[in-house]
Amino acid sequence: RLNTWESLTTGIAQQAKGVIAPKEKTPFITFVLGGPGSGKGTQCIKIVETFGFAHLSAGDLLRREIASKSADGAMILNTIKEGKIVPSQVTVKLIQKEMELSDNHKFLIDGFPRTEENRVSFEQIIGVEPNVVLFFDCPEEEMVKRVLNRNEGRVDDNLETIKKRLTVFQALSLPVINYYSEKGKLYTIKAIGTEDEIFEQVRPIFAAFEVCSQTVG
Ligand SMILES: Nc1ncnc2c1ncn2[C@@H]1O[C@H](COP(=O)(O)OP(=O)(O)O)[C@@H](O)[C@H]1O
Ligand SMILES: Nc1ccn([C@@H]2O[C@H](COP(=O)(O)OP(=O)(O)O)[C@@H](O)[C@H]2O)c(=O)n1
Ligand SMILES: [Mg+2]
Repeated sequence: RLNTWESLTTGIAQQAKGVIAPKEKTPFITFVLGGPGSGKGTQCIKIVETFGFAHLSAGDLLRREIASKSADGAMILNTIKEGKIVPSQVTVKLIQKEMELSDNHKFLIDGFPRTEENRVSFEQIIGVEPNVVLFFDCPEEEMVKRVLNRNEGRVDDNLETIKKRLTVFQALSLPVINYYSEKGKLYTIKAIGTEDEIFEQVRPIFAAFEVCSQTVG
């Protein structure tokens, strides 16, 4: 009888462990950086399809906060209209919640970190560093053209806000990109050409990591 009970409770414990288990796997984190309209979101969709990542877009999470009429919604809307950067703790909390809810361990964090403050805040709150940092390097005139044609009804897709976002990108985001370049984690993609041509630069980066994880087991 005791044995039966023991095996039963062990079974339950193992089942419970199975539910929690995905979180025990070390997360594999990719930051996806690049100016407005450089094609981050578009390429993330392809990476998800091919390599099975969870896609967390910082901009989408912030827009969802606005839509949900949360306490921070009005502040976030004003910040986005101005092309400025939302305080890091707000954005990191939203990313953290999504990571905890996900049963995936491979994350594409799109449009983050956009400032040194964003970067340090993630390190402090989440306590992990990215494995890979992708930089979609695109000429400004191409980015402006794409954003003005985006047609998603975004409040920041107008010439006035785009100019501000490009200034913020140069002043605040490029230092983050340089930081990861010095750390040897940066993969720069030439973000002109067709979506498929650009993905052919992205694919080998993740394919190499897939081979690595198979070797390690
Ligand atoms: N390689 C490409 N060539 C032309 N247009 C593109 C390309 N990749 C994306 N786009 C378009 O440009 C716009 C911006 O792309 P998006 O993926 O939203 O960029 P980001 O997330 O970096 O702002 C979208 O309308 C998208 O369909
Ligand atoms: N880490 C982030 C990401 C976005 N944002 C805000 O959200 C806006 C839109 O970000 P996004 O990533 O959706 O924009 P795209 O680069 O995709 O065009 C930014 O211009 C910022 O105002 C932010 O404050 N902090
Ligand atoms: Mg985007």
